[in-house]
Amino acid sequence: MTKLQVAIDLLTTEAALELAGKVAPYVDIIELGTPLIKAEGLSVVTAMKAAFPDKLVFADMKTADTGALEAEMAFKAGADLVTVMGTVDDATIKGAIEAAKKYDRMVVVDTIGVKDRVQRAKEVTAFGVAFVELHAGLDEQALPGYSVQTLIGEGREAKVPFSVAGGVNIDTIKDVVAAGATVAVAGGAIYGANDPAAAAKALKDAINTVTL
Ligand SMILES: O=C([C@H](O)CO)[C@H](O)[C@H](O)COP(=O)(O)O
Repeated sequence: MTKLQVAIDLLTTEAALELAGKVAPYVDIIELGTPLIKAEGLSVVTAMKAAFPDKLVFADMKTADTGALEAEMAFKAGADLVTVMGTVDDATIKGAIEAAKKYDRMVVVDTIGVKDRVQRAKEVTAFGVAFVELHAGLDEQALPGYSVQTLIGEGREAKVPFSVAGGVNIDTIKDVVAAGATVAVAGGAIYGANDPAAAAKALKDAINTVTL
């Protein structure tokens, strides 16, 4: 069953905890977005794990260097999963994976900026990442002609465990699930909704209706 991950791109711990409180019954993974971690530091990870110990907490570190060090910092703070950029040297990704083994946690590779996402997804999966995030960031989503369907098609092609992030919403989440995604990520579709709990529930219900 595809997991639902809420990406919290808010800027304070207080707002993040409040949103998580509303949507936790419907999500499997709570992601602390990169801007949130930069604004609040890793204390937001600790606060979220303390408040929701039964949820997987995803620290979107977007690490580009010192993979082992940054992953260890996030794991010590309480993260279950951390991200490392797919564009960086293999040694950075492998360093984060070594830290994950030490703490019995997981590494996700983020493919923002990767030219050939399918090829890179296969390469990093062989290193031992939990899954590959096929991701168009908020800036790429704003470009004319952007479609999340490109990422969904790449997931089908890559045949490795993957998530899709990049404007997933109620109109597209079933396609993400049907493609075989391990995780569907939804940020704006949840935190930008008038009723985030209802939006998260609708996304979870949509996941549950897809029969593979
Ligand atoms: O990771 C993200 C982005 O780089 C800013 O941190 C988003 O959380 C990710 O794109 C998912 O959010 P939506 O695209 O709003 O669903």
